Amino acid sequence: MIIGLTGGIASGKSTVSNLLRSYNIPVVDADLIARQVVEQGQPAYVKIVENFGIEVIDEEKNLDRKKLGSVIFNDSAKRKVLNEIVHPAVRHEMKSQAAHYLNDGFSHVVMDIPLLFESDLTHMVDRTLLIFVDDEVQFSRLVMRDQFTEDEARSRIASQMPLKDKVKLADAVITNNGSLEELKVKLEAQLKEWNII
Ligand SMILES: CC(C)(COP(=O)(O)OP(=O)(O)OC[C@H]1O[C@@H](n2cnc3c(N)ncnc32)[C@H](O)[C@@H]1O)[C@@H](O)C(=O)NCCC(=O)NCCS
Ligand SMILES: Nc1ncnc2c1ncn2[C@@H]1O[C@H](COP(=O)(O)OP(=O)(O)OP(=O)(O)O)[C@@H](O)[C@H]1O
Repeated sequence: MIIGLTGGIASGKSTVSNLLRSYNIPVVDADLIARQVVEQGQPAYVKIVENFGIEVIDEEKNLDRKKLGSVIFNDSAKRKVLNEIVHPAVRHEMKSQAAHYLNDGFSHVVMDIPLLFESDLTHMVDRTLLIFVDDEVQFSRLVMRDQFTEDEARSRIASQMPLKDKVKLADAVITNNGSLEELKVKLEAQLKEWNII
């Protein structure tokens, strides 16, 4: 079974992914793959430079993620262009990694996909688990983690489907407004309910 783990930016997906790995459940991470497919020499890297110009690369010719972020999180048309370049390669690699784990005998694989609902990727998974947080918790954890300005944090949050709308689409929801210990307890209960542990 493939479980699609999703949420909003800074809602706690990576934190949950780490807990899942501690149960020996493999996690395929869309953000990590999205970084790998835009490394120098990759086809997506070339297309990004063609579309966004040399302004979005640094002195070592690596992608300047902060600069590209400041472009795409403030412009939905440009975000769409970037998504159309990066997402096919990410999807392809995610399917391949999940298939490897299943081939190796794991009965469950988790795909951590921030844009699972926005990009209509639910066909790639059997069940969806949403990590939900209230708006103010999301905002303060995001600013604390990434040292964003208020505007930077708000534009990133606004570039995703509101978490309250994702609640209606998910098979299960874990609310992560409380402590890490509470999160762990809720996750364990959900995994037991799904007979995963
Ligand atoms: C714009 C980029 C270079 C900014 O890089 P940066 O290192 O600052 O952020 P990072 O990649 O760690 O993403 C952090 C979070 O931002 C959110 N996010 C990223 N890309 C997008 C997007 N296109 N639309 C909405 N939210 C996004 C996700 O919640 C993600 O977890 C990078 O996010 C990117 O290449 N995005 C396009 C690919 C993508 O959609 N990735 C998300 C999962 S496939
Ligand atoms: N229950 C919690 N209590 C306190 N801090 C938390 C809790 N859950 C997550 N955090 C913190 O909130 C921040 C965001 O969590 P995390 O990085 O797991 O989110 P994410 O959904 O993976 O974000 P992104 O979409 O940006 O990758 C991190 O700094 C994390 O340590």
